[in-house]
Amino acid sequence: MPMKTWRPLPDKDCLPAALYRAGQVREMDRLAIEDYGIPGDTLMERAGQAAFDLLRGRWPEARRILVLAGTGNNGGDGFVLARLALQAGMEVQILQLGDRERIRGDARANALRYAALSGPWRPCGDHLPQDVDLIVDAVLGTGLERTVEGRWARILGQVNAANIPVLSLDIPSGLHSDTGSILGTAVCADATISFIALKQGMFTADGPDCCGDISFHALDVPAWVYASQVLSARRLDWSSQRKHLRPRKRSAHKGDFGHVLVVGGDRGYAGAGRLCAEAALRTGAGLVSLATRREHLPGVLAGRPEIMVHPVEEAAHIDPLLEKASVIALGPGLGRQSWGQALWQRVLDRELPLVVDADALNLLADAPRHREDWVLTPHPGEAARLLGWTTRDVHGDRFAAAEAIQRQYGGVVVLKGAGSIIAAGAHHCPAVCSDGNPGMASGGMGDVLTGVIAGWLAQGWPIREAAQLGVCLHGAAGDKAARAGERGLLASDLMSHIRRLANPDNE
Ligand SMILES: NC(=O)C1=CN([C@@H]2O[C@H](COP(=O)(O)OP(=O)(O)OC[C@H]3O[C@@H](n4cnc5c(N)ncnc54)[C@H](O)[C@@H]3O)[C@@H](O)[C@H]2O)[C@@H](O)CC1
Ligand SMILES: [K+]
Repeated sequence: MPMKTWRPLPDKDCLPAALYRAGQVREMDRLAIEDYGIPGDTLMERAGQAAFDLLRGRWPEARRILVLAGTGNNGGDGFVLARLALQAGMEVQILQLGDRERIRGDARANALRYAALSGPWRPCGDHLPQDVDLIVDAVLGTGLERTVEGRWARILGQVNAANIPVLSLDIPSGLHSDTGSILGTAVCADATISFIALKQGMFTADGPDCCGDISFHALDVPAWVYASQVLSARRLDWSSQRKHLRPRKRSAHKGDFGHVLVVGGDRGYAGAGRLCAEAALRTGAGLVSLATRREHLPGVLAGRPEIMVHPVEEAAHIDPLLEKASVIALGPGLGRQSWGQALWQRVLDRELPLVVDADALNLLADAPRHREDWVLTPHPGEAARLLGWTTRDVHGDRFAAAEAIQRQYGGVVVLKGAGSIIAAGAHHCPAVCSDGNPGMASGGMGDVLTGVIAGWLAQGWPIREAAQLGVCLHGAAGDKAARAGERGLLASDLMSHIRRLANPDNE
C-alpha cells in the first residue's frame, strides 16, 4: 500500500473556530452517510488514514505500535490505523477492551480486515505492555456515555503512568465531548486528532490537559452538512480577535478612550487595585482612577504615577469620581467588610458599565441582582457561590455554569479557568478561549483581567466584544510571558505584553 505524504500538524491558528457537541457530530455523520451517500466505511477509512499520517509525521521513529481498541466506531478507526501501520511494515498489536463479539458494522469490517493480515489482536488483560514506541487510544470517542470504571479505568490509568507517547483518536477516551470533564478516568494524550468537527469539551476544564496538541481532519464532509447544525460554541484566540483592532486616529486625545474607575483595595489588598488599574492603562484606557484606602496612595503613586489614586474612606467620597468615570471595575481587593459593602451598594446605584470581580461577586451572591450592562468574571469557586452549586458541579459542566450565571444575573459572564468561557445570553453561542497557560494560576491574574476588560470597555467596545477581547488578550499576554517559564510567572509580568499585543501593527 502506498504511503501517504505527511501534512504538518496544524497549529492552533489553523483549527476551525466552530465547536459542536457529540450529538451534533453524530447527526453530521448520519447526514454525510445517508443524505450525501458517503459510506460510513469510507469515513472510517479517512479517519484512520488521517490519524496514521499524523502518527508518521509526528513520531517518524516509531516502529512498535500498540492500539487500544474499544467496541464502537472509535475502535473501528483504530483498526484502520492498525492495518495501515501493519502494511507499512510496523510492529502492531491490538489490545481489545470489551467483548470483540459486540463489535458491529464498519468497525467489525475493519477489525476483520486487520485480522485477515494476521495482525495480533487479543483481549486486554490487567497489564499494559510497556515495550512499545507509541500507544494509539481508540477505546472511546463521542459514544462515551458513562463513567469509565474497572479494568477499563485501570488500563487507561496505566496508559497515563507509562512513559510512552499517546495519540488519541477523535477525543481522549474518558473525556466528555460536551463538557470537557473526565468521567472517572481519561487518557492524557500527547496529541489528539479530531474528526469531522471539533468538540467543545476539548477546549475547557480537563480537555486541554487530556488532548495535548489538537489536530483536526474534516474527512471531506461537505459544507452543507455543517450548515445543518448551529455551532454549540465558538473557539476564540487572540490571533482571531486582534483583527478587530484598528490604528488610532492621529487626531485622538485621551478623552476618546474613556475613564476607568477601579474601586477596591481594602486594607491589606493594595496590590489588587494597582494591578487592575495598570492593566486598564496598558490596554489603552485614556484615564484610570483608583478609589482605595488612604494608606495605599503613596505606594501606588510611587510605582505607577499615571494612576490617579483617590482616598475613599466613606462610600460618599466616591460620588465625584463616579461622575467622571465612563466604566467601573469593581472588586479587586474590595473585601467583604463594611467598607467594601458600602462601596458596592453605592456603585450599584449608578448606570455605568461595570466589570465585577472577586469579592464584589461574593457580595452579589449574597444579594442577587440582574443587570445587562455588566461583565461578571467569576473563577469556579465564585461561580459556585453565585449559583449555589459546588465547585465540582461547576467543573463538571463549565458551559452550563456560565450560561446559568448569565441567565440569573444578566450581562456577560466570563467563567475563568482553563478554557475561559464567555456567555452572553441566548442570542449568542458561548465562546471558549484557547489562549492562556497554567502559569497564570497565580495571585493578581484576575485583577489584571478585570483591568483589561475595563480598558476595552472604556475604549468604546460593547460589553460582549470587550469581554472577548479582554479574555483573549489576557491569555495571549500570559502565553508570551510564560515563554520564560510558567512557574513563577507574575501578574505584573503581563503588562508589557498586554501593551505590545494591544498594538498588533507593532508586534
Ligand atoms: N461513521 C461514523 O459514525 C464515524 C465515526 N467515527 C468514530 O466513531 C466514534 C463514535 O463511535 P460510536 O458512536 O460507536 O461510539 P464509541 O466508539 O465512542 O463508543 C461506543 C461504545 O462504547 C460503550 N461505552 C460508552 N461509554 C463507556 C464506558 N464508560 N465504559 C465502557 N464502555 C462504554 C458504548 O456502550 C458503545 O458500545 C467517533 O468518536 C469517531 O472516532 C469516525 O470513524 C468517523 C465516522
Ligand atoms: K479515543
